[in-house]
Amino acid sequence: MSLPSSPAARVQGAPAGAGGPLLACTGLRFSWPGAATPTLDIDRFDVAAGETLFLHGPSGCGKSTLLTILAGVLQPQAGSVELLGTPWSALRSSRRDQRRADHVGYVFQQFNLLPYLSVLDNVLLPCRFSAVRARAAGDAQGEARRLLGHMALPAALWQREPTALSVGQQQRVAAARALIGRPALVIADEPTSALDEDLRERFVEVLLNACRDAGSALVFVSHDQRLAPRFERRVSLPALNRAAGATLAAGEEAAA
Ligand SMILES: Nc1ncnc2c1ncn2[C@@H]1O[C@H](COP(=O)(O)OP(=O)(O)OP(=O)(O)O)[C@@H](O)[C@H]1O
Repeated sequence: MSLPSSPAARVQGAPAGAGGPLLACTGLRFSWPGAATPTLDIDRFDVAAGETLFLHGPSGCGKSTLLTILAGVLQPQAGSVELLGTPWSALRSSRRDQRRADHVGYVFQQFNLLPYLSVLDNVLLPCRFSAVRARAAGDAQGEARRLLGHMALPAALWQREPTALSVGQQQRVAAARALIGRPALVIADEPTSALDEDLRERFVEVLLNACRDAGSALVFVSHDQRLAPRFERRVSLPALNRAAGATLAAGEEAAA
């Protein structure tokens, strides 16, 4: 048996011999109910396995809406979004929830940690909801401790409740929770907006390293352009999204 040829090959759930993108959006159209104009109108948007992508654009251009569609939470009115070769629209709601739990880690702006669980139990949550994540994690307790250590969270905090932690520490717990069980895709929606500049840089570095280590692709939304050079690819949503009235010529800024 040959060894995995790239970090991405270590991710759970990658189809055997897959040559296509991890995530493929085609002809995507989405309007919020009652809205006069569509929010998203995107011909094509792909994310490759294991790549790190910085998604930016002004407030209201549809970044969070797109992330929610990528994660299969919202369904577009037209077009297709495929994760690991399966369109979200082909699945019943309960199967979509399970597939999301199996393959997607989400880091929210407001962390969404459960206040009545310890730090460690928060990180372990995805393994409770997904046998795929639990299998990939192996020794889940050990993996949760390893990730918290990777995130530079002192062991003295692991049994505390999240509310006893600083904002920066809570954010790193949320990142460890998103990464446990090596999901194919990690989505981070403005995860640094509550952090000061120094913490922001450090958080992004740790998150990028952890994603590379796990082989997870990362789609990271932020207004802070100073973070952009750290990512392999940068995408301007207004340039991609005709509904945002984009006038920029190119949909993407070339990687450095
Ligand atoms: N739950 C909702 N119901 C109706 N309209 C919504 C909802 N969420 C967002 N919108 C609308 O969709 C558009 C895009 O919002 P979205 O939050 O996706 O933008 P964004 O680029 O993430 O903004 P920000 O950078 O401020 O977070 C906005 O016009 C917003 O008002």
